[in-house]
Amino acid sequence: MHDFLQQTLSGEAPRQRCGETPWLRWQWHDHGILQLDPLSDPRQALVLSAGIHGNETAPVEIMNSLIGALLRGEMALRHRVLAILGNPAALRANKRYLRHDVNRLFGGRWQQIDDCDEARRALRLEQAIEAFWLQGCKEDQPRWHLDLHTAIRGSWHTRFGVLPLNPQPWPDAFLHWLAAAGLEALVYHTAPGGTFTHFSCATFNAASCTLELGKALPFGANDLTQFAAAQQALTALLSGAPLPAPQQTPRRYRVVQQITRLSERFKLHMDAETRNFTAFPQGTLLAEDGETQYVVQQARECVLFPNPGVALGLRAGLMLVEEGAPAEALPR
Ligand SMILES: O=C(O)CCC(=O)N[C@@H](CCC(=O)O)C(=O)O
Ligand SMILES: [Zn+2]
Repeated sequence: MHDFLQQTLSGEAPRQRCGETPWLRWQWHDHGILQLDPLSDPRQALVLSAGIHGNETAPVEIMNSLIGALLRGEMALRHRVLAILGNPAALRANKRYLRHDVNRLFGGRWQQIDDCDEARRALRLEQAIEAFWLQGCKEDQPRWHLDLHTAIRGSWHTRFGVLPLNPQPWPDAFLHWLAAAGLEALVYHTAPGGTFTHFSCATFNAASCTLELGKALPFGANDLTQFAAAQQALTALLSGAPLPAPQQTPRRYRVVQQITRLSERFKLHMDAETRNFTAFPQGTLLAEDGETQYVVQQARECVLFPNPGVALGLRAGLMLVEEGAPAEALPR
């Protein structure tokens, strides 16, 4: 296995489906699904995914660079790793998805749509992480899932994490790593969802986070120096090298309402340039969908992922409240 990304984009199975280097064993399970096991005793089991959305290429390039360094023996490996390129067909097309957003299909939601490649892919990824964690892990081994994304719009926080609803406290080591990866904010979901990280957290009690590392750009257009902090923290996590000290404590937001596009009448009252984390004062009319109106309820709510173009029934935006923010703070 020389180039995990090119192998995945080729759509061909590798001639050699498993192998060993002086440092690790690798096994190709399926297109975009590669397992690495250190020859020494692993300390934890990490699912590292990217390319769940095919137009979010910088995290894919970062992951491929790390996997290549591990396979060439340029970097030590101290954990079991399941590396996933989520939607190969969408990556080939440089599209977020082809027919259905894979990141809304997990937790069995793929059964609610027509049989299609993306429904089958969501099931295959569910099976892959189940096998990885249930068939190869000791019970006490920490399970982490880092799902690497980039965002469609600009953000007042360039790098941030989105944490799924989790009834358990987040491990301190996990939150510390997220801060060391340069995340400026953490967004806490308050309801279940069909995302990959919600599935891994709810089903396998993994410490899971969707990392939004910058802006979504095509292959070749990314300035990977913008992702240095995350790449350095991933290198430290994978190899055991010292983790850089966090430069800041991420600000914390929780989701207080979801804006859903219910019909063709949907209208989002924000322009195309509205950035993630833009704040709106109480009473602002955010969106309408026929008789349904979405209005700011709290003193100040910030928008995340505003997108009037989503398919019917899907999330057209999230509204957040910052924890511990001065209520009288003026909207940005
Ligand atoms: O920029 C956007 O509109 C979406 C960026 C993106 O793909 N974000 C993830 C977040 C998943 C989560 O809520 O944890 C997504 O929308 O799937
Ligand atoms: Zn994404």
